[in-house]
Amino acid sequence: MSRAADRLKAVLNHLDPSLACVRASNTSGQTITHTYQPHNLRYTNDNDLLSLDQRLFYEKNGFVVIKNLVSKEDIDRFRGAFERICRREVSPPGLLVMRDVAIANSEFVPDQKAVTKIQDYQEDPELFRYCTLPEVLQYVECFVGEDIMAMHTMLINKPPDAGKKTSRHPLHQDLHYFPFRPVDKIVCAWTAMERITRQNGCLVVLPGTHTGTLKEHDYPEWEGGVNKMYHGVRDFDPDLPRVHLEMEKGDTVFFHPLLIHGSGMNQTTGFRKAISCHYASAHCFYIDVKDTTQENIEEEVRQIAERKYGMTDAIRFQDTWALRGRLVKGERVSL
Ligand SMILES: CC(C)CC(=O)SCCNC(=O)CCNC(=O)[C@H](O)C(C)(C)COP(=O)(O)OP(=O)(O)OC[C@H]1O[C@@H](n2cnc3c(N)ncnc32)[C@H](O)[C@@H]1OP(=O)(O)O
Ligand SMILES: Nc1ncnc2c1ncn2[C@@H]1O[C@H](COP(=O)(O)OP(=O)(O)OP(=O)(O)O)[C@@H](O)[C@H]1O
Ligand SMILES: O=C(O)CCC(=O)C(=O)O
Ligand SMILES: [Fe+2]
Ligand SMILES: [Mg+2]
Repeated sequence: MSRAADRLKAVLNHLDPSLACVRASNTSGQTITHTYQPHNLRYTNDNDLLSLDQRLFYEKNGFVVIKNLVSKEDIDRFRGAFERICRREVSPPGLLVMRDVAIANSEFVPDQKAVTKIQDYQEDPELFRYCTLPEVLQYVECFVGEDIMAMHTMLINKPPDAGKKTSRHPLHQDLHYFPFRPVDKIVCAWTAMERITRQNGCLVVLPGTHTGTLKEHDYPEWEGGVNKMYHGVRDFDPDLPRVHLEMEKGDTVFFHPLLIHGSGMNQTTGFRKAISCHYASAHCFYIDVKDTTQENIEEEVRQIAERKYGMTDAIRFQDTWALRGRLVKGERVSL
């Protein structure tokens, strides 16, 4: 048994003797170890990396920030790869480029800087290196286990707000977008590519909301406009405590797909950059979202796929995920 598990056992023994690990010798002297499954640690696995405090923090809050996890050199390489995409020197298959709605709908001819977000960079080897970094994957394993799929990839380049607050990202749960389960075997890694503060629109989280259920999402009623597919939780409790996650270049937050989060307006003149990947256990399975609150996002994805790729009804919501998902560790099972 690992050191972290021993400490954990000690703590839990103290709290509740019924949760003790059973490790004993039988009459022939063989050691019998019963799998240790503390009932009140639901969201994290023990792999000797997260400290007990970090595990308990994630269990309670639904996120954990690891300082200085990704090197400055790697981040500079991701920045270079992003700039090459913006300059159209490379065009990875499947990549989706989104411009801010305030710019897309104006007469202004957008230059490369108008890119708000790129999604699905799995075919760009340089950017996809992010999803395979061992320092990131070892943490991912603490949440989803050994067989790991990179399911959704993004680089977010939050622009200076054009004056209509369209650079905001409404409060939402990422699970709204995902037709796979179980929910606890999905985690997002989000790395700051520079210093990110309240001023340039850091992540805002509602701690503990990961213990709730998936809520209904829709476009918020914002006067200045809302970016395509930026759905927000329809009724969230405005009195719930909010935590602003200010982060340094290379700091990485891991968070649960039910955690309610968003990001504020970028009030600076610079583009605020972060790179992220949603990972899931390769043992997850697809679900049919028909007759669930996720039907509205499924329909939007269908319309975009139809317009962009001429896709028909033959291609299901879950197929769009199976095509983009990439194995990054272990064995590809059911996703
Ligand atoms: C967990 C994770 C998934 C959470 C999230 O990331 S939530 C946000 C996800 N957002 C998305 O996936 C949006 C993906 N973006 C896209 O598919 C594209 O960028 C589009 C919005 C369809 C625009 O495609 P594009 O090829 O640039 O097409 P066009 O420039 O010809 O514009 C076509 C029509 O779309 C409009 N448009 C462009 N950008 C945006 C925008 N940011 N927000 C809202 N509407 C927009 C544009 O005005 C045009 O409208 P019409 O002239 O057809 O009425
Ligand atoms: N009506 C709303 N519906 C959904 N999300 C919202 C709504 N209003 C604000 N948000 C989101 O809530 C989050 C927190 O907003 P809040 O105003 O607390 O902080 P901020 O704007 O990020 O920072 P600051 O208050 O320092 O300007 C942001 O992600 C914002 O996009
Ligand atoms: O980087 C951000 O502003 C947050 C983006 C986000 O939460 C998302 O795209 O799901
Ligand atoms: Fe999100
Ligand atoms: Mg605000």
